[in-house]
Amino acid sequence: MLQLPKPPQPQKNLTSVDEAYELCRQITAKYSKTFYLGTALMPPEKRQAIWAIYVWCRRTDELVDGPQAQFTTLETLQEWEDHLEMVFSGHPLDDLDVALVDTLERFPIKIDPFRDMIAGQRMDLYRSRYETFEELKLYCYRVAGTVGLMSNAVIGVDGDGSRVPWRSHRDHYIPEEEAIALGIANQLTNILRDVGEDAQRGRIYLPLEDLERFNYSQEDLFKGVIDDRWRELMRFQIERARHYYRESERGICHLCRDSRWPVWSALMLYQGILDVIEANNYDVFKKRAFVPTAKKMLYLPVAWLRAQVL
Ligand SMILES: CC(C)=CCC/C(C)=C/CC/C(C)=C/CC/C(C)=C/[C@@H]1[C@@H](COP(=O)(O)OP(=O)(O)O)[C@]1(C)CC/C=C(\C)CC/C=C(\C)CCC=C(C)C
Ligand SMILES: Nc1ncnc2c1ncn2[C@@H]1O[C@H](COP(=O)(O)OP(=O)(O)OP(=O)(O)O)[C@@H](O)[C@H]1O
Ligand SMILES: [Mn+2]
Repeated sequence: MLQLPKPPQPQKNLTSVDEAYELCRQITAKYSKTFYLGTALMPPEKRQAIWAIYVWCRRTDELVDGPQAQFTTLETLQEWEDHLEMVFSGHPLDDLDVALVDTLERFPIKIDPFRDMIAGQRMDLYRSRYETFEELKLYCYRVAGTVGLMSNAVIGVDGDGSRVPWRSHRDHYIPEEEAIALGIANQLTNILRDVGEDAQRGRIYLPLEDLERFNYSQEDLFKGVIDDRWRELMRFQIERARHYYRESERGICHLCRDSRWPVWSALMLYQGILDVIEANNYDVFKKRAFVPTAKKMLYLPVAWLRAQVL
């Protein structure tokens, strides 16, 4: 279903819009329990739009991360960008595009974050190391901060800005920095969870300057050494990710009310992975950190409360 892009050729006999959204729903549910749960809490039109965006992001990610990744070249990504241009000009090329084209007609979504995400995937083609956090941050913006910008255009901002009277009727602040911060926080979390998996593919996303700072070598990482140096290094990375979560939290009260609960939920659920990494004593080599479904459910009422009062 998530095959490599074909050269742009307008297709006939594409599926209906409803059927296309149903496909997107199924793919989102299959690939990400966290984000699917978040979208379940959204009003139907926004929820469907997020599924369509999710699927485009997932397809983009699969090009460099999926089973066909070895066949992906700069040319493949250029074809995918051409495909994107067709979609933005209102021409779906396959069934999944039908949903995205409909979403683009309903919401004021810009093409730039989509192009930026493809640029992020290009980085994955020729880079397997990041010297500094600044370099990693650019990668995180491209592959995940962009999701925040796409999502914001669907979620929309709240006219009042806040529940408290003295802050109401403020100008319609668009929390772009905060949306990007949530993407970066999620991506940093994802990187920490997947350290072992990435190492098996010869990839290190942790900034090398941080490895040096804690006197932990690349060889140690490939061997999966867990000692005090590693734990200190991981504590440092986790604190950095939490910093970005805190930054992003400030933006949520500016979002449209009907989507604050889903965003708080997605934020808390994904951040929960960091707590699990700690509980696993920073063993990200032999254990995959995940938040069990029952625990995910416990987060939801807390997220709801935060959406009401913060
Ligand atoms: C509830 C809601 C609105 C969710 C947005 C859902 C969405 C459109 C997600 C797209 C995710 C995606 C497939 C991105 C491609 C690149 C990638 C893989 C990024 C990583 C995601 C992790 O996904 P997963 O765990 O499935 O990855 P594995 O393959 O399993 O390893 C990322 C970590 C990035 C996801 C980034 C976001 C969801 C950004 C969220 C930001 C907002 C919703 C903005 C909210 C606004 C404010 C003001 C805070
Ligand atoms: N059909 C599939 N083909 C290939 N990979 C898949 C498929 N379905 C899920 N995956 C991947 O399998 C892994 C296992 O999923 P994971 O433990 O991350 O749970 P998840 O459903 O993605 O929940 P979360 O959103 O909390 O990460 C993920 O990396 C996911 O992207
Ligand atoms: Mn996942």
